[in-house]
Amino acid sequence: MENVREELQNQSTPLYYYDLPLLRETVNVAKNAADRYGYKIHYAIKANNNSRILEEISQLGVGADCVSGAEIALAIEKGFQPAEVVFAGVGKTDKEIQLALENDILAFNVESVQEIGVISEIASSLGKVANIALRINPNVDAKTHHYITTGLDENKFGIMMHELDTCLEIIENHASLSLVGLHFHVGSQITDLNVYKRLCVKVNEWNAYFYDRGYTVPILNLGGGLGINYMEPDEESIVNFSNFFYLFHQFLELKPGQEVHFELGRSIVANCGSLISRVLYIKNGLKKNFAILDAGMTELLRPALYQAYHKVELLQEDKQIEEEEISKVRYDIVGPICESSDCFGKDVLLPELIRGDLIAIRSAGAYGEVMSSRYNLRQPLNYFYKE
Ligand SMILES: Cc1ncc(COP(=O)(O)O)c(C=O)c1O
Ligand SMILES: N[C@@H](CCCC[NH3+])C(=O)O
Repeated sequence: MENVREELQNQSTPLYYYDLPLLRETVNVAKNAADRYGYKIHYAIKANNNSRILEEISQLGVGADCVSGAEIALAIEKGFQPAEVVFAGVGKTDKEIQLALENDILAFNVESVQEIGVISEIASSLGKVANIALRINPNVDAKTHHYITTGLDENKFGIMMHELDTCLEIIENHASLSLVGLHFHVGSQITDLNVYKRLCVKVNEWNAYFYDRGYTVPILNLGGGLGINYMEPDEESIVNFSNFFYLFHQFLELKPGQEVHFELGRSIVANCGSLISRVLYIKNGLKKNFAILDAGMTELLRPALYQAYHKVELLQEDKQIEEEEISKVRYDIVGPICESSDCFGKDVLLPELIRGDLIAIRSAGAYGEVMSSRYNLRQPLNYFYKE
């Protein structure tokens, strides 16, 4: 966030700031690391569907992972190739399935036995063959926040193991279905790579299960979930994609001709975005000092919803001021929304703030803008793109 204070000074806040050079660099680093092993990345659009972001990413040689018909339509409009689009989600509607088939997407990541039947019916009515990947729930603990864990038996996602034989039976009996992949995703903001090691063990077992039954499934999709360093976004602005992909290279046992796909969201877009806000008021309470911002949980929901940490920084006027010369104060950083959970951080140590100061809430590029709302009839967001 160096040198941006000047540029942001006259902008209306709250605004989403996107560093497009950092985004491009992140995608290129990720893609080069994946290319080393011939792996393919699909960007998980749910993390950020801002048009500028999609236009940039779609030009850099990655596909798109979508979870709604609207995401599929937007991905294609913004330059992703339909043949590089995958479609996941436990509640795909008939209309969405039809749209996906009409666009000849790469694969449906199917999440229930019933869904397979519906896709088959719609595909045959359109005279199409639907490519499907079975999303298997591997029962691997992602060791992340329980709201963003997806791969446990108690989660709604994926097909349960005891239903796999039924799935295979349906696929064999329907010419409108083609089994192209196995899909796994265990959760998000995963920082312990051992979780992925355990996932590989399960994937190898399932891959062997299908192989032994005569199915050479061309695609293994390992999902996404790679976590970022929210504590120090400048020290690690791009996550270590090399280590991530190397782990799969070490532990995945591929069958001949199999491709490996990933669906990365957060690790691609989180650090290129910051929510920029102004201090409206400083309120010195009996026990607390409050810095009241013009941004709230309506612009960035993660702290209120998951107690998520985002680094809060003052965009300072004079970078030259020696650290020790600045008097620091602890503030609860809160927004204007009528909810007590509307808080970005408690007891955050910052240089003494005054009305009008610009604050950056960092690493807000993933699951920030997309989860914003109009609660309290908030006004549309503002944007600033570093080109
Ligand atoms: C099926 C699926 N794929 C990919 C992702 C992207 O995850 P992340 O943004 O953590 O990389 C998610 C979100 O958790 C998901 O549910
Ligand atoms: N929205 C979550 C991540 C969910 C990932 C999608 N399954 C977050 O902000 O961390």
